Amino acid sequence: MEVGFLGLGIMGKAMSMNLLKNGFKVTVWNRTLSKCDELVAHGASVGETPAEVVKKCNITIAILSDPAAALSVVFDKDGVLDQIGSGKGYIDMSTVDPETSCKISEAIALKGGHFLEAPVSGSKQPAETGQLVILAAGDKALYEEAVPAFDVLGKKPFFLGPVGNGAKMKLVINMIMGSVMNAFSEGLILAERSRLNPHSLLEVLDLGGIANPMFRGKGPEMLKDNYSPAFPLKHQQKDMRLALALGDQNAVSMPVAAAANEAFKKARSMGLGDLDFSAVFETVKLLKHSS
Ligand SMILES: NC(=O)C1=CN([C@@H]2O[C@H](COP(=O)(O)OP(=O)(O)OC[C@H]3O[C@@H](n4cnc5c(N)ncnc54)[C@H](OP(=O)(O)O)[C@@H]3O)[C@@H](O)[C@H]2O)C=CC1
Ligand SMILES: O=CC(=O)O
Repeated sequence: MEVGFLGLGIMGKAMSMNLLKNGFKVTVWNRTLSKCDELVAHGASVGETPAEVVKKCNITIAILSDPAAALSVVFDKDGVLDQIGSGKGYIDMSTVDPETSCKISEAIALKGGHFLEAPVSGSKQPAETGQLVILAAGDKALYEEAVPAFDVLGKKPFFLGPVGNGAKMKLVINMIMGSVMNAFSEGLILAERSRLNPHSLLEVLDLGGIANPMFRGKGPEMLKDNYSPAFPLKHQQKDMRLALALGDQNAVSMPVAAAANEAFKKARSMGLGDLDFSAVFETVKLLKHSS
């Protein structure tokens, strides 16, 4: 199977590499073209523009930073819309809001093409090991066609119905994740200030009812001030912002998520946006020092 792949950031690089390793023919494009080199060394071809990739491949996948990037790659000159049409599918796996997804879907449908949104739950390591959870919605026939690729990229694909539902599901999940990360950070500081060993806290948490891979994986690194990015904080803050907008549209009060969003914004203002989202821990430490 031949696929196009747009966006070779943390996620796109790992995902396109996985497709190559599993026998797919892959044509890649990235805004910063030099990031294609490593994929080429593993057998990928390169398209000079998104349009060139779509022209070559019947299915093109994208995973880009945010709504502005997702829209730009589709609507700008030499973008996806230039070449999409009958018999061609476009799958956007970026985390965006439902409105962005619907805008892209409508434009592609007007050209006779097929669209699926398919944001993913899971971070750098699940992307590398093909263990993502895929939250697809939109064109069911394109979903069925893409299942062999989804089976390589993830541990379970979900088909959630009309376009927008994948984006909404992803935003709900990441709203919970961002809120939990803030509570976790406060817990680590509370343990420390109460003269408990935070490593003991991690051990106890891991044996109880709220044990989870995020505490297990990130906790020890946070205690070493290691925020090497798996999921960049700027993207987590974008997800909180988009989830709060979804809450706004549906009149859902989310004071916990709103407070978590403020902490991520604070972290961005401290220049931590490109670090892992666990670096929000630094904002909690700051409060500790100022008291
Ligand atoms: N990292 C993670 O753990 C997860 C991330 N996600 C989501 O996946 C998406 C990608 O995340 P991730 O790979 O971590 O992000 P990165 O920041 O590592 O990569 C972002 C990608 O988007 C491209 N890009 C940014 N702006 C534009 C633009 N205006 N036009 C064209 N391309 C652009 C970048 O190109 P360039 O190289 O030129 O900058 C790069 O390829 C995000 O929506 C994120 O929320 C979802 C699940 C997990
Ligand atoms: O969006 C991030 C993730 O870990 O999932």
